[in-house]
Amino acid sequence: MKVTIVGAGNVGATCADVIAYRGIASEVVLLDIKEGFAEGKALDIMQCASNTGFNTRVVGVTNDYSKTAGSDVVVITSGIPRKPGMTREELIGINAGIVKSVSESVLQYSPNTIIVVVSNPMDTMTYLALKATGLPKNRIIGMGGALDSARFKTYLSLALDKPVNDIKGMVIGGHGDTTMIPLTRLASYNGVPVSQFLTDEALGQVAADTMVGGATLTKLLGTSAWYAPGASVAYLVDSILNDQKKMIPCSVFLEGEYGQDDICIGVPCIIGKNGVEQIVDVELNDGEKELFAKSAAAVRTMNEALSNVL
Ligand SMILES: NC(=O)C1=CN([C@@H]2O[C@H](COP(=O)(O)OP(=O)(O)OC[C@H]3O[C@@H](n4cnc5c(N)ncnc54)[C@H](O)[C@@H]3O)[C@@H](O)[C@H]2O)C=CC1
Ligand SMILES: O=C([O-])CC(=O)C(=O)O
Repeated sequence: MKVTIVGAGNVGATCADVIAYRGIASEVVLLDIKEGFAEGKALDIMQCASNTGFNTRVVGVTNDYSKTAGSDVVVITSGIPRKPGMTREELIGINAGIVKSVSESVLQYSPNTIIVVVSNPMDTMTYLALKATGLPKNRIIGMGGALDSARFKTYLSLALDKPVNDIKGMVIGGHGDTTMIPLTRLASYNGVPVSQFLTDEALGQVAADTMVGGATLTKLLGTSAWYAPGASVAYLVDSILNDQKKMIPCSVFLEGEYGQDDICIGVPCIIGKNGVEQIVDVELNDGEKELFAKSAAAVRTMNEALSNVL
Protein backbone atom coordinates (compact mmCIF):
# COMPACT_ATOMS: atom_id res chain seq x y z
CA MET A 1 0.00 0.00 0.00
CA LYS A 2 1.27 3.45 -0.93
CA VAL A 3 0.73 6.71 0.93
CA THR A 4 1.77 10.16 -0.26
CA ILE A 5 2.17 12.99 2.21
CA VAL A 6 2.28 16.46 0.71
CA GLY A 7 4.16 18.85 2.99
CA ALA A 8 7.26 17.36 4.64
CA GLY A 9 7.18 19.84 7.53
CA ASN A 10 6.49 19.11 11.18
CA VAL A 11 3.17 17.30 10.77
CA GLY A 12 3.89 15.61 7.43
CA ALA A 13 7.28 14.20 8.47
CA THR A 14 5.95 13.02 11.85
CA CYS A 15 3.07 11.30 10.10
CA ALA A 16 5.51 9.58 7.70
CA ASP A 17 7.62 8.50 10.66
CA VAL A 18 4.67 6.95 12.54
CA ILE A 19 3.35 5.24 9.39
CA ALA A 20 6.78 3.73 8.71
CA TYR A 21 7.52 2.82 12.33
CA ARG A 22 4.19 1.02 12.68
CA GLY A 23 4.42 -0.61 9.22
CA ILE A 24 1.04 0.83 8.18
CA ALA A 25 2.07 1.17 4.50
CA SER A 26 4.77 -0.44 2.37
CA GLU A 27 5.71 2.87 0.70
CA VAL A 28 5.50 6.49 1.82
CA VAL A 29 6.26 9.38 -0.54
CA LEU A 30 6.97 12.71 1.10
CA LEU A 31 6.61 15.69 -1.25
CA ASP A 32 7.50 19.32 -0.53
CA ILE A 33 8.18 22.43 -2.57
CA LYS A 34 11.31 23.31 -0.57
CA GLU A 35 14.24 21.97 -2.63
CA GLY A 36 15.78 18.88 -1.02
CA PHE A 37 13.72 19.14 2.15
CA ALA A 38 11.49 16.08 1.65
CA GLU A 39 14.48 14.08 0.40
CA GLY A 40 16.33 14.91 3.63
CA LYS A 41 13.38 14.02 5.88
CA ALA A 42 12.81 10.75 4.02
CA LEU A 43 16.46 9.74 4.27
CA ASP A 44 16.55 10.54 7.99
CA ILE A 45 13.41 8.43 8.58
CA MET A 46 14.79 5.55 6.47
CA GLN A 47 17.92 5.52 8.60
CA CYS A 48 15.74 4.61 11.63
CA ALA A 49 14.64 1.38 9.95
CA SER A 50 17.42 -0.99 10.95
CA ASN A 51 17.41 0.11 14.58
CA THR A 52 13.64 0.22 15.01
CA GLY A 53 12.82 -2.71 12.75
CA PHE A 54 10.55 -1.46 9.97
CA ASN A 55 10.63 -2.20 6.25
CA THR A 56 8.53 0.65 4.84
CA ARG A 57 10.24 2.46 1.97
CA VAL A 58 10.21 6.24 2.48
CA VAL A 59 10.93 8.41 -0.57
CA GLY A 60 11.31 12.18 -0.62
CA VAL A 61 10.68 14.36 -3.68
CA THR A 62 10.73 18.05 -4.52
CA ASN A 63 7.42 18.86 -6.19
CA ASP A 64 7.59 15.82 -8.53
CA TYR A 65 4.04 14.46 -8.54
CA SER A 66 4.92 11.65 -10.95
CA LYS A 67 6.57 9.87 -7.97
CA THR A 68 3.23 9.91 -6.12
CA ALA A 69 1.48 7.88 -8.86
CA GLY A 70 -0.87 5.14 -7.69
CA SER A 71 -1.16 6.29 -4.09
CA ASP A 72 -3.94 4.63 -2.11
CA VAL A 73 -4.10 7.58 0.27
CA VAL A 74 -2.81 11.14 -0.07
CA VAL A 75 -2.42 13.29 3.04
CA ILE A 76 -2.31 17.07 2.54
CA THR A 77 -0.33 18.91 5.23
CA SER A 78 1.12 21.59 2.95
CA GLY A 79 0.58 25.17 4.04
CA ILE A 80 1.50 27.48 6.85
CA PRO A 81 0.90 26.78 10.54
CA ARG A 82 -0.29 29.44 13.00
CA LYS A 83 1.88 31.43 15.38
CA PRO A 84 0.99 32.24 19.01
CA GLY A 85 -2.04 34.56 19.22
CA MET A 86 -3.42 33.57 15.82
CA THR A 87 -6.53 31.50 15.07
CA ARG A 88 -6.51 28.68 12.54
CA GLU A 89 -8.98 30.67 10.46
CA GLU A 90 -6.36 33.38 9.80
CA LEU A 91 -4.41 30.87 7.67
CA ILE A 92 -7.04 30.67 4.96
CA GLY A 93 -5.57 33.38 2.71
CA ILE A 94 -2.38 31.41 2.02
CA ASN A 95 -3.53 27.83 2.58
CA ALA A 96 -6.60 27.86 0.31
CA GLY A 97 -4.52 28.34 -2.86
CA ILE A 98 -2.02 25.67 -1.76
CA VAL A 99 -4.67 23.07 -0.87
CA LYS A 100 -6.56 23.65 -4.10
CA SER A 101 -3.53 23.26 -6.37
CA VAL A 102 -2.13 20.30 -4.41
CA SER A 103 -5.41 18.37 -4.45
CA GLU A 104 -5.70 18.88 -8.22
CA SER A 105 -2.06 17.79 -8.78
CA VAL A 106 -2.30 14.59 -6.73
CA LEU A 107 -5.39 13.45 -8.61
CA GLN A 108 -3.57 13.64 -11.95
CA TYR A 109 -1.38 10.74 -10.84
CA SER A 110 -3.64 8.96 -8.33
CA PRO A 111 -7.19 9.27 -9.70
CA ASN A 112 -8.56 6.63 -7.31
CA THR A 113 -6.95 7.91 -4.14
CA ILE A 114 -8.58 8.87 -0.84
CA ILE A 115 -7.53 12.36 0.28
CA VAL A 116 -6.97 13.21 3.94
CA VAL A 117 -6.91 16.98 4.51
CA VAL A 118 -4.91 18.32 7.46
CA SER A 119 -4.01 21.92 6.51
CA ASN A 120 -5.92 24.60 8.42
CA PRO A 121 -8.56 25.89 8.68
CA MET A 122 -9.19 22.18 8.20
CA ASP A 123 -13.01 22.02 7.81
CA THR A 124 -12.95 24.75 5.17
CA MET A 125 -9.91 23.20 3.42
CA THR A 126 -11.75 19.86 3.31
CA TYR A 127 -14.77 21.53 1.74
CA LEU A 128 -12.46 23.27 -0.74
CA ALA A 129 -10.73 19.99 -1.70
CA LEU A 130 -14.11 18.34 -2.23
CA LYS A 131 -15.47 21.16 -4.39
CA ALA A 132 -12.23 21.67 -6.34
CA THR A 133 -11.78 17.99 -7.22
CA GLY A 134 -15.41 16.87 -7.51
CA LEU A 135 -14.45 13.58 -5.83
CA PRO A 136 -17.20 11.51 -4.25
CA LYS A 137 -17.71 12.52 -0.62
CA ASN A 138 -16.45 9.22 0.82
CA ARG A 139 -12.97 9.98 -0.59
CA ILE A 140 -12.33 13.35 1.07
CA ILE A 141 -11.71 13.18 4.81
CA GLY A 142 -10.69 16.06 7.07
CA MET A 143 -8.52 15.10 10.05
CA GLY A 144 -9.18 17.06 13.22
CA GLY A 145 -11.58 15.05 15.37
CA ALA A 146 -9.09 12.20 15.87
CA LEU A 147 -6.62 14.71 17.31
CA ASP A 148 -9.17 16.66 19.35
CA SER A 149 -10.51 13.40 20.78
CA ALA A 150 -6.97 12.29 21.69
CA ARG A 151 -6.48 15.58 23.55
CA PHE A 152 -9.88 15.19 25.24
CA LYS A 153 -8.93 11.69 26.45
CA THR A 154 -5.55 12.95 27.64
CA TYR A 155 -7.13 15.72 29.73
CA LEU A 156 -9.74 13.27 31.07
CA SER A 157 -7.01 10.83 32.02
CA LEU A 158 -5.12 13.57 33.87
CA ALA A 159 -8.26 14.75 35.70
CA LEU A 160 -9.22 11.18 36.63
CA ASP A 161 -5.64 10.06 37.26
CA LYS A 162 -6.43 6.89 35.30
CA PRO A 163 -4.73 5.30 32.24
CA VAL A 164 -5.63 7.07 29.01
CA ASN A 165 -6.36 3.80 27.20
CA ASP A 166 -9.16 3.03 29.69
CA ILE A 167 -10.90 6.22 28.57
CA LYS A 168 -13.31 6.66 25.66
CA GLY A 169 -14.51 10.00 24.34
CA MET A 170 -15.17 11.97 21.18
CA VAL A 171 -15.00 15.55 20.02
CA ILE A 172 -17.30 16.58 17.17
CA GLY A 173 -18.03 19.90 15.40
CA GLY A 174 -15.54 22.24 13.79
CA HIS A 175 -11.78 21.99 14.37
CA GLY A 176 -11.54 25.49 15.86
CA ASP A 177 -10.82 26.98 19.29
CA THR A 178 -14.48 27.92 19.72
CA THR A 179 -16.23 25.44 17.43
CA MET A 180 -15.23 22.02 18.76
CA ILE A 181 -17.65 20.10 20.95
CA PRO A 182 -16.15 17.63 23.46
CA LEU A 183 -18.98 15.19 24.22
CA THR A 184 -18.46 15.07 27.99
CA ARG A 185 -21.88 13.44 28.56
CA LEU A 186 -20.85 10.37 26.54
CA ALA A 187 -17.24 10.04 27.73
CA SER A 188 -16.51 6.98 29.84
CA TYR A 189 -13.92 5.34 32.07
CA ASN A 190 -14.13 1.70 30.98
CA GLY A 191 -17.81 2.13 30.12
CA VAL A 192 -18.73 4.06 33.29
CA PRO A 193 -19.75 7.70 32.58
CA VAL A 194 -16.93 10.02 33.66
CA SER A 195 -19.54 12.23 35.36
CA GLN A 196 -19.58 9.60 38.15
CA PHE A 197 -16.00 10.52 39.01
CA LEU A 198 -15.64 14.19 38.04
CA THR A 199 -17.63 17.25 39.15
CA ASP A 200 -19.39 19.42 36.56
CA GLU A 201 -16.71 22.02 37.17
CA ALA A 202 -13.87 19.56 36.54
CA LEU A 203 -15.57 18.27 33.39
CA GLY A 204 -16.10 21.84 32.19
CA GLN A 205 -12.40 22.49 32.67
CA VAL A 206 -11.49 19.35 30.67
CA ALA A 207 -13.76 20.52 27.83
CA ALA A 208 -12.31 24.04 27.89
CA ASP A 209 -8.71 22.74 27.89
CA THR A 210 -9.54 20.42 24.98
CA MET A 211 -11.01 23.21 22.90
CA VAL A 212 -7.90 25.36 23.20
CA GLY A 213 -5.59 22.34 23.06
CA GLY A 214 -3.96 23.47 19.82
CA ALA A 215 -3.64 27.10 20.95
CA THR A 216 -2.03 26.04 24.24
CA LEU A 217 0.65 24.09 22.36
CA THR A 218 1.16 26.89 19.84
CA LYS A 219 1.85 29.29 22.70
CA LEU A 220 4.31 26.86 24.31
CA LEU A 221 6.10 25.85 21.10
CA GLY A 222 5.97 29.06 19.02
CA THR A 223 4.36 27.08 16.17
CA SER A 224 1.57 24.54 16.19
CA ALA A 225 1.89 20.96 17.42
CA TRP A 226 3.09 17.97 15.39
CA TYR A 227 3.58 14.77 17.41
CA ALA A 228 -0.09 14.18 18.23
CA PRO A 229 -1.29 15.59 14.87
CA GLY A 230 1.09 13.28 12.95
CA ALA A 231 0.08 10.26 15.06
CA SER A 232 -3.62 11.10 14.61
CA VAL A 233 -3.27 11.17 10.82
CA ALA A 234 -1.42 7.83 10.91
CA TYR A 235 -4.25 6.36 13.04
CA LEU A 236 -6.79 7.48 10.42
CA VAL A 237 -4.67 6.21 7.51
CA ASP A 238 -4.30 2.84 9.28
CA SER A 239 -8.07 2.50 9.52
CA ILE A 240 -8.37 3.17 5.75
CA LEU A 241 -5.50 1.00 4.51
CA ASN A 242 -6.20 -1.90 6.82
CA ASP A 243 -9.98 -1.60 6.50
CA GLN A 244 -10.33 -1.42 10.28
CA LYS A 245 -13.73 0.27 10.20
CA LYS A 246 -12.89 2.29 13.31
CA MET A 247 -15.34 4.97 14.43
CA ILE A 248 -13.37 8.20 14.19
CA PRO A 249 -14.76 11.75 14.25
CA CYS A 250 -13.79 13.25 10.88
CA SER A 251 -14.73 16.32 8.88
CA VAL A 252 -16.93 15.02 6.09
CA PHE A 253 -19.51 16.37 3.68
CA LEU A 254 -23.01 16.36 5.17
CA GLU A 255 -26.23 16.07 3.21
CA GLY A 256 -28.87 16.29 5.90
CA GLU A 257 -27.01 14.41 8.65
CA TYR A 258 -27.00 16.26 11.98
CA GLY A 259 -29.42 18.75 10.42
CA GLN A 260 -26.73 20.18 8.08
CA ASP A 261 -26.24 20.41 4.33
CA ASP A 262 -23.41 21.47 2.03
CA ILE A 263 -20.70 21.64 4.69
CA CYS A 264 -17.71 19.61 5.90
CA ILE A 265 -17.61 19.36 9.69
CA GLY A 266 -16.62 16.80 12.32
CA VAL A 267 -19.00 13.91 12.96
CA PRO A 268 -18.38 10.29 13.98
CA CYS A 269 -17.62 8.15 10.91
CA ILE A 270 -16.82 4.54 10.17
CA ILE A 271 -13.49 4.65 8.32
CA GLY A 272 -12.44 1.72 6.12
CA LYS A 273 -10.98 0.86 2.72
CA ASN A 274 -13.60 3.00 0.96
CA GLY A 275 -12.82 6.01 3.11
CA VAL A 276 -15.95 7.29 4.86
CA GLU A 277 -18.16 4.19 4.91
CA GLN A 278 -20.85 5.49 7.24
CA ILE A 279 -21.74 8.59 9.21
CA VAL A 280 -22.83 7.48 12.67
CA ASP A 281 -25.97 9.21 13.86
CA VAL A 282 -25.32 9.81 17.56
CA GLU A 283 -28.38 11.07 19.41
CA LEU A 284 -27.44 14.49 20.75
CA ASN A 285 -29.37 16.25 23.53
CA ASP A 286 -30.84 19.72 22.98
CA GLY A 287 -27.77 21.54 24.33
CA GLU A 288 -25.40 19.54 22.13
CA LYS A 289 -27.64 20.08 19.09
CA GLU A 290 -27.53 23.82 19.73
CA LEU A 291 -23.73 23.77 20.00
CA PHE A 292 -23.49 21.77 16.77
CA ALA A 293 -25.72 24.23 14.90
CA LYS A 294 -23.59 27.17 16.16
CA SER A 295 -20.38 25.37 15.19
CA ALA A 296 -21.73 24.68 11.69
CA ALA A 297 -22.77 28.33 11.31
CA ALA A 298 -19.21 29.45 12.10
CA VAL A 299 -17.68 26.94 9.65
CA ARG A 300 -20.17 28.01 6.99
CA THR A 301 -19.18 31.67 7.45
CA MET A 302 -15.54 30.67 6.94
CA ASN A 303 -16.45 28.75 3.77
CA GLU A 304 -17.82 31.97 2.27
CA ALA A 305 -14.22 33.20 2.06
CA LEU A 306 -13.60 30.53 -0.60
CA SER A 307 -15.61 32.42 -3.19
CA ASN A 308 -12.41 33.79 -4.76
CA VAL A 309 -10.76 30.37 -5.18
CA LEU A 310 -13.74 28.22 -6.16
N1 LIG B 1 -5.99 19.35 11.17
C1 LIG B 1 -5.21 19.29 12.23
O1 LIG B 1 -5.56 18.67 13.25
C2 LIG B 1 -3.88 19.97 12.23
C3 LIG B 1 -3.55 20.81 11.21
N2 LIG B 1 -2.33 21.43 11.17
C4 LIG B 1 -2.04 22.25 10.00
O2 LIG B 1 -1.18 21.52 9.15
C5 LIG B 1 -0.42 22.44 8.34
C6 LIG B 1 1.06 22.07 8.41
O3 LIG B 1 1.57 22.29 9.69
P1 LIG B 1 3.13 22.04 9.99
O4 LIG B 1 3.55 20.74 9.43
O5 LIG B 1 3.36 22.30 11.41
O6 LIG B 1 3.79 23.20 9.12
P2 LIG B 1 5.28 23.26 8.51
O7 LIG B 1 5.54 24.66 8.15
O8 LIG B 1 6.23 22.57 9.43
O9 LIG B 1 5.18 22.36 7.18
C7 LIG B 1 4.42 22.75 6.08
C8 LIG B 1 5.20 22.32 4.84
O10 LIG B 1 4.37 22.54 3.68
C9 LIG B 1 5.26 22.85 2.62
N3 LIG B 1 4.53 23.47 1.53
C10 LIG B 1 4.02 24.71 1.42
N4 LIG B 1 3.41 24.88 0.22
C11 LIG B 1 3.53 23.70 -0.44
C12 LIG B 1 3.09 23.25 -1.71
N5 LIG B 1 2.42 24.03 -2.54
N6 LIG B 1 3.38 21.98 -2.05
C13 LIG B 1 4.07 21.16 -1.22
N7 LIG B 1 4.51 21.55 0.00
C14 LIG B 1 4.24 22.80 0.38
C15 LIG B 1 6.29 23.79 3.25
O11 LIG B 1 7.46 23.88 2.47
C16 LIG B 1 6.49 23.10 4.61
O12 LIG B 1 7.60 22.21 4.58
C17 LIG B 1 -0.74 23.83 8.89
O13 LIG B 1 -1.72 24.44 8.09
C18 LIG B 1 -1.31 23.53 10.28
O14 LIG B 1 -2.17 24.54 10.73
C19 LIG B 1 -1.39 21.22 12.13
C20 LIG B 1 -1.68 20.39 13.18
C21 LIG B 1 -2.94 19.72 13.33
O1 LIG C 1 -3.49 24.48 16.60
C1 LIG C 1 -3.18 24.52 15.40
O2 LIG C 1 -3.13 25.55 14.73
C2 LIG C 1 -2.84 23.24 14.72
C3 LIG C 1 -3.94 22.31 14.92
O3 LIG C 1 -4.93 22.32 14.22
C4 LIG C 1 -3.93 21.55 16.17
O4 LIG C 1 -2.85 21.29 16.75
O5 LIG C 1 -5.02 21.20 16.62
